[in-house]
Amino acid sequence: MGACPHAWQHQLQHRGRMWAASPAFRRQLFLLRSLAPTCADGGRASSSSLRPHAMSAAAGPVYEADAEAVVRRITPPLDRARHKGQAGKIAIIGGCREYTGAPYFAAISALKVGADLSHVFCTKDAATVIKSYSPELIVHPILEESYSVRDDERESVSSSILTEVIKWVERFDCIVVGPGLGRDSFLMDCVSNIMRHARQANIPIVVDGDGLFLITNNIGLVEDNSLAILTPNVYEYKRLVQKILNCEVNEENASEQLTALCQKIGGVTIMKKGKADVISDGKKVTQVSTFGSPRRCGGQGDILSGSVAVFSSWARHFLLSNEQPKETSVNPMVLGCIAGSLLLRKAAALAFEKNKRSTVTTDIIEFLGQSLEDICPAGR
Ligand SMILES: NC(=O)C1=CN([C@@H]2O[C@H](COP(=O)(O)OP(=O)(O)OC[C@H]3O[C@@H](n4cnc5c(N)ncnc54)[C@H](OP(=O)(O)O)[C@@H]3O)[C@@H](O)[C@H]2O)[C@@H](O)CC1
Ligand SMILES: Nc1ncnc2c1ncn2[C@@H]1O[C@H](COP(=O)(O)OP(=O)(O)OP(=O)(O)O)[C@@H](O)[C@H]1O
Ligand SMILES: [Mg+2]
Repeated sequence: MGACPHAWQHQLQHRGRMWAASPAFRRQLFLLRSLAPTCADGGRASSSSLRPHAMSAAAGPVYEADAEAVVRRITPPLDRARHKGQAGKIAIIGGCREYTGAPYFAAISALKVGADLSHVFCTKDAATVIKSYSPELIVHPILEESYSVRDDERESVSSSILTEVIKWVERFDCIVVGPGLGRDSFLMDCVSNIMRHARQANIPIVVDGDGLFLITNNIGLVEDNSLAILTPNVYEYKRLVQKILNCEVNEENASEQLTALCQKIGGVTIMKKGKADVISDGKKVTQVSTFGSPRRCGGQGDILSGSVAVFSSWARHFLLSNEQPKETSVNPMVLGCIAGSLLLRKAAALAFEKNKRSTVTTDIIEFLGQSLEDICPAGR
């Protein structure tokens, strides 16, 4: 993607009348416009009235995405000819003795957004608990923490975990690594192997929560992987910046710093969560700042990671089936982040309207369906 979305549109227009007249061109142009900067009143900015949002006075331009248009465009129609699995097969790698809520939130959100199948790979301790939350989830109790493995068994247990996961990995459209994973050293080693395998198999990956702790200390796991999305919260972002850029977070230069972080890691897309969710793939910075809810209950980031996994898969399928000229290529990972962020925010707003101060994560999940329906009706 270039620095100015209007430049992409001009490039597209110069490709000649044949291409410009084709349906593929019109779909592509629509997507590019979805990413164009908008006026403060929500209208389309003309080149003379370009008013990009700024993170701060000194920061570079941050373009507000036309997130509703992105959601509408990448969400596949409910076609009667489609079979189970075509709308998405998602896996969450997470869930340990302490945390069972986070992987559940991510996995159930993937289903509620519209994926057909949602798997959870977790420790044995967590599996029964997660299964009892929902019969919709397919739960694999295969991970182990150090306390349950003797030192002399580590190698064999590690390789049998990998063998078990490999049976499944290539079937998934996207894997989310980290919600409720914990930070046990043996578990982290096993998950590193899983991530390496997923990468060899070209499976997109969303890294969140403790997955970010893992990659911050082993950046090679995601380096130069254009199919990787990192979704750090404020604290996780701080750790990444300190470790990778060797400095402190600089709010005065927030967008430049985010761009530099993406470039240093190479190829990845980062969505920095906060008051606005700010997204970059190292080329351009986009944000979603639609107001969600003033409640900051834990688990909203988990909803987001599951939703982003589904939307980025849909965006990939959409772009693959609508051939685009190389110079105008749109990053499906960025589109997935934009769509996931908007949907979470809309659902959080509806849940807060109903539940006010008692709003919790499960209330927000209940509104994912209505939020998507409001933007993109199932019968369209
Ligand atoms: N129901 C469940 O099962 C849920 C489980 N979850 C799972 O928990 C695991 C750990 O995730 P995490 O986010 O708590 O870990 P991490 O970022 O290391 O925070 C550690 C310390 O950092 C601080 N801190 C955090 N955020 C900050 C901020 N925005 N701004 C400033 N400071 C901030 C904060 O310090 P404090 O405020 O307590 O002093 C905190 O002590 C992970 O697997 C995740 O998926 C969650 O998904 C929730 C629902
Ligand atoms: N200050 C804020 N104002 C408005 N919305 C926010 C704010 N901070 C976060 N959010 C929203 O909450 C979502 C989750 O971000 P958050 O920083 O809570 O993630 P997290 O800490 O990883 O959550 P989790 O508790 O699931 O681990 C973001 O996508 C964003 O939409
Ligand atoms: Mg989190």
